[in-house]
Amino acid sequence: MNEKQRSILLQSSTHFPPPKGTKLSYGTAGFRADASILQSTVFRIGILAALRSLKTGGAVIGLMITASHNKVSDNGIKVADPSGGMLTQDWEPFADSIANAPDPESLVQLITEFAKKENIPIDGSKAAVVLLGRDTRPSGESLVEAANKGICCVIGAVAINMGIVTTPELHWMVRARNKGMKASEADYFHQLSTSFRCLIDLIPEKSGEDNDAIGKLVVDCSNGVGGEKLQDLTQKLNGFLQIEIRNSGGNSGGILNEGVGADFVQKEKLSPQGFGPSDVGIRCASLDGDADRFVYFTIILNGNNKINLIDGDKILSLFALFIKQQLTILEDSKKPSVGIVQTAYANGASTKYLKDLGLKVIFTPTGVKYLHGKAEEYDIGIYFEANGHGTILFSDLFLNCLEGIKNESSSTENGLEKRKAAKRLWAVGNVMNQGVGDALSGLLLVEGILQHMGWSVDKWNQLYDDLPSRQLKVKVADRSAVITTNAETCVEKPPGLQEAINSLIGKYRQGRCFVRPSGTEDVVRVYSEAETQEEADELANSVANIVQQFLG
Ligand SMILES: CC(=O)N[C@H]1[C@@H](OP(=O)(O)O)O[C@H](CO)[C@@H](O)[C@@H]1O
Ligand SMILES: [Mg+2]
Repeated sequence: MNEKQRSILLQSSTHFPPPKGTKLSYGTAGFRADASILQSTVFRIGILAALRSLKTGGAVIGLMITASHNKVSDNGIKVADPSGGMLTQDWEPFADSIANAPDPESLVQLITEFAKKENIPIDGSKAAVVLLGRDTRPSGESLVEAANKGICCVIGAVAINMGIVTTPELHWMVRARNKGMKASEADYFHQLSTSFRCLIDLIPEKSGEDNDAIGKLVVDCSNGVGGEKLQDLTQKLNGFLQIEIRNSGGNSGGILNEGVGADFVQKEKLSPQGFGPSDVGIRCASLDGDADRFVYFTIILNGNNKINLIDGDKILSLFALFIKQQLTILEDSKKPSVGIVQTAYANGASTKYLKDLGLKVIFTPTGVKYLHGKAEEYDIGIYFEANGHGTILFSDLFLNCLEGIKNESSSTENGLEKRKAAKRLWAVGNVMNQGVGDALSGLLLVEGILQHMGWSVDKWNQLYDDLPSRQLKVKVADRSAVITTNAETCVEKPPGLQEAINSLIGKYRQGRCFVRPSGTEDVVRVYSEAETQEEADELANSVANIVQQFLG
C-alpha cells in the first residue's frame, strides 16, 4: 500500500471509532446490531467491499444495509459477491477482524497485511465498483453514507447508490452487471414479469381440478421495502395476477416487523396485523422486512388469529414436484442431477415427502450461505429454509440442454410437449433469483404453479401434514458458549447438554429437538417436533429450561 492510500485510510477512519465493549461478528447473514453502533462497522465493510472488487478483477460487489426481520431500531450490513451470492466465507474472518479493530492504526495494519496476503492491488492502479442498497429503516440513509465513505477511501473505488431496494434485488443487480446484462430495477421487474407470463402462457388447456387458485392473493409486506416493490411489480403483470397489498409500510402507519411479516407468521403461527375473519378462505402470503423470504397462510375460521401455515418446506415441495413433473416430460437420457437442500428446521414430514418423491435431500447448517453453496453442486439445486428463504439454481450445463430442446424442430406431439416443458423450466430459471432467496420471484413461481396445476391453496397445503413443531428463543448470558455439530443437530459444548436434551426427547413419540445459537439475534434457539402440538410445546419448553440451567 502506498503512503497516499495509507494516509487516506488513517484519516478517514478516525471519524468512525468502533463501539466500545461490543464484539461484532459476521454471523448467519452479515453484521447485525442496534443501528446506533453500526457506523464504524459499515464504514469498514465499505472498505472490505472495495477490496473484494479489486481482488475479483474489478467485478461489481454489492453492499446491502438491512437487518431483515429484526426490529426496526436494528440494522445490519451484508456483502454480495460478483455472482450475486453471499460473500465468500473465506473473507468472513477478515470482516470480523476489521470490524473489531480498536483504532485506525490497527485497522490499517490489518488491511495492509490482508491485501498483501491476498495479492490485492491496493495502489490506485485498478478500478473497483460497489453497488449500495438499503431497506426502509430510518437509520439506513446515514449508514449508506458511512459505507460510501469507506468505499471511497480505497483509491480507484466508486460507489453507486441504488437507494431503497429489496435485498434480492441488489443481489440480482450485482449478478446482472457482472454478466454484462441490463441491470436496472425496471430490467429486474421485466425479467420476473415476462418469465411469469411465459409460465402462464404454457398452462395446458385442460388442467385444473378447481379454479380457486385464480382468486386474489393478499400479501402482508411486513411494513417493509417489499410493499412498494410488489406494488410496482404488480403493475407490470398486466392483470395476470390479482394481488392486494397490506402492511406496505410508508404512510400506512404500521411498524416494520411488529406483529407482521414472514418471520412473525412462521415462528408464531399467527395471522399478521391487518388480517382477520373476513379473510377466511383467501390465499394469503407474508414477506419479511427485506423481502428475501416469504410464506403462505390461510386464516382459520374462529381460530383466534391461528393460521394454516404453508412454510418454506411446503413451497420447496411444490417447486420440487413441478420440476420433477417437467423433467419426466423431457425424458432426457442425460438426466440432470437434482439436489434438495434443507436445514434441521425443515419439518420432518417435508423431508419424508421429498424423499418419497425419489429426490435426494441434503442438510446444511442454517443460513443461505450454506444452503446456496450446496445447491450449486447440482444441475438443479433447490434450497429452502423452513422460514421461506430459498431459491432454485440451474447449472449452465442444464440451461444449455434446455436451450437445445427449446430449439428442436420436431412437430410430433411428444416433441411439442418436450419443448413446452423445456420452456417452462427455462422460465423457472429466469423467474427465480440465481443469487439469493427472493420473495417476489418466489411468489410468482408459486402463483404460476398453482395456476398450472389448477390447485387451490388448500389443495397445495394437503401435499402432506406437518408434524407439530415449536420454536422458542432463550436469552442466555453468552450464546457463543453453545457449540454444535452435525448440521447443528447436536450440541458439543457445554458438555452434558446434549445428553440432557436426548433424555427429554426419549419421552416423546416422533420426538426431535435441537438447540443452536442464533447468528442474527442474541438468543439460543430451540426447535422441537412431536406427535401432537401439546407434546411439541412441552418438549420445547423443557429443553428451553435445561438450556437456561446450563447457560444461566
Ligand atoms: C431459525 C431461523 O429462522 N433462522 C434464520 C435467522 O438466522 P439465525 O442464525 O437463526 O438467527 O436469520 C437468517 C437470516 O435471515 C436466516 O437465514 C435463518 O434461517
Ligand atoms: Mg430477510
